[in-house]
Amino acid sequence: MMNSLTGIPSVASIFSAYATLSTFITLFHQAYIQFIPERVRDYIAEKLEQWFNNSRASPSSFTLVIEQSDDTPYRDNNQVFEACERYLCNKLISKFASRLKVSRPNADVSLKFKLAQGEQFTDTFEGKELVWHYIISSKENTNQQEEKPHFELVIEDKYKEVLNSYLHYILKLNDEMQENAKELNLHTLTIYSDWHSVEFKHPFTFDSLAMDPEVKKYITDDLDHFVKRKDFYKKVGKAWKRGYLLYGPPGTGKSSLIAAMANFLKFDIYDLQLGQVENDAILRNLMLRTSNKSMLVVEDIDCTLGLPSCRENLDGSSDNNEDYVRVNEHQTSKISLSGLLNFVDGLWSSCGDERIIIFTTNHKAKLDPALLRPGRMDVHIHMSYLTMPGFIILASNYLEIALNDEHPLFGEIETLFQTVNVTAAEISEELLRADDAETALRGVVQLLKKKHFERKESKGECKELEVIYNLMDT
Ligand SMILES: Nc1ncnc2c1ncn2[C@@H]1O[C@H](COP(=O)(O)OP(=O)(O)OP(=O)(O)O)[C@@H](O)[C@H]1O
Repeated sequence: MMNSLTGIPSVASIFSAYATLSTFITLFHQAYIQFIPERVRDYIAEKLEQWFNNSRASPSSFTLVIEQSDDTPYRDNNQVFEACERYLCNKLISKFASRLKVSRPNADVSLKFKLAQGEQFTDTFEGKELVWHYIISSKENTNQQEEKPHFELVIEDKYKEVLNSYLHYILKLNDEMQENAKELNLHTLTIYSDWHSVEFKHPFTFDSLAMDPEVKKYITDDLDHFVKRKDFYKKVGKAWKRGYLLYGPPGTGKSSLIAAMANFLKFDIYDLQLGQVENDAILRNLMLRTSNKSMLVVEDIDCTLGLPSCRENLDGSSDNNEDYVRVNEHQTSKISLSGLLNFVDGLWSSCGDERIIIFTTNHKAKLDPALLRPGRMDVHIHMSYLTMPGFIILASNYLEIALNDEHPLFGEIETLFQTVNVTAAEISEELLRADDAETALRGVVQLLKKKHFERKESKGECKELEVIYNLMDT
């Protein structure tokens, strides 16, 4: 009813009109669902969506639709969509669009930025402008409302040939980002002869490794060369694998080098403790379940295959030192070295790609000649006692003495290095004892002097050790 004085409809008449309209809409919606077949409804929805989308793009533009999942019943994820999502997330942090969504999927991951629904972001590639839209359309699927997120990438029609290289550029960036973010795993054996994986977070890199810089460069170049030679290995008909033998006294950094190599290549490590493997059949099964881009490590190969060498010192004398006596009778493996090597060279390496196998030993001279045969272990690396260049790396890592700084005690330390054999492990332990560089370096001098006199005494050159120690302390 109209107010006769003002000509404005009364509140009651507005409510009545609203009630009539909503009843009509409800009836219309029910009739639409009941009488119009689902396929026809989908067609109408699609046409309407196209009409709205066209209003986003001008007549002279071209639109590429990138859906989150494909239309197969399995709804496989579209990798292009995922790559674009990651690409935009990185771009959006530095170049904000007008409205963004932010989330953090888990505690370790940094913030993840996304375009909010309906928002747009303009990017430039090869001088051409490309506009991204993030849209969530919904579709009724077996009585459930299903959301279909997708990107629409709009570019001027005359530049559309740039889209191919733009998408390839995004996919390549995405591969690199995923490679960098890859988590490494350390796989060890369970008592049931199965692999158990934990995240490998060893911080060791080639920078932390006290080693002759030339040898370090040789190793990193060799690894780089290896991973780039897929086609070469295919061409010459060889399995894409590389074997390293690391040998040297305990505490010289063999395990540390393995960690540095894994971090450098971003390869998982499989730590194969042969002493725990019952027989060849189990070994083969375990090896076949290692993944590509991985390193298979067999430490102390001489000991785990039951050779007597592990019970002896490098000079041949017997020793009860824990470092040297690695196995007891129960741990001696029932696996033969030839069985292991034949499998490594044969079936295992032809079943996967980019495999590195590393054997370590404290006694190279006592290894089975089969292991040292040419072509078996491609690279032999001698991990030796610490030298002055290696010590400078340790001093820089532990005491933050710059690599080109000369501490007054370095001269004395260098002279002592020429008279004694000391491992990086021994020096690292000493450097950890004090917080300040001066005290730590004095500790190193003491340690080296002590070793020096002990060596002299063992040769019968020095009888009065205790007196000398007392003199050293003053
Ligand atoms: N070359 C090195 N550079 C830096 N640190 C080292 C080096 N060698 C040993 N260390 C330190 O000593 C510790 C023990 O060394 P590591 O286990 O790598 O020696 P190893 O040669 O594998 O000994 P083993 O033969 O007993 O297994 C390491 O955790 C590291 O802190």
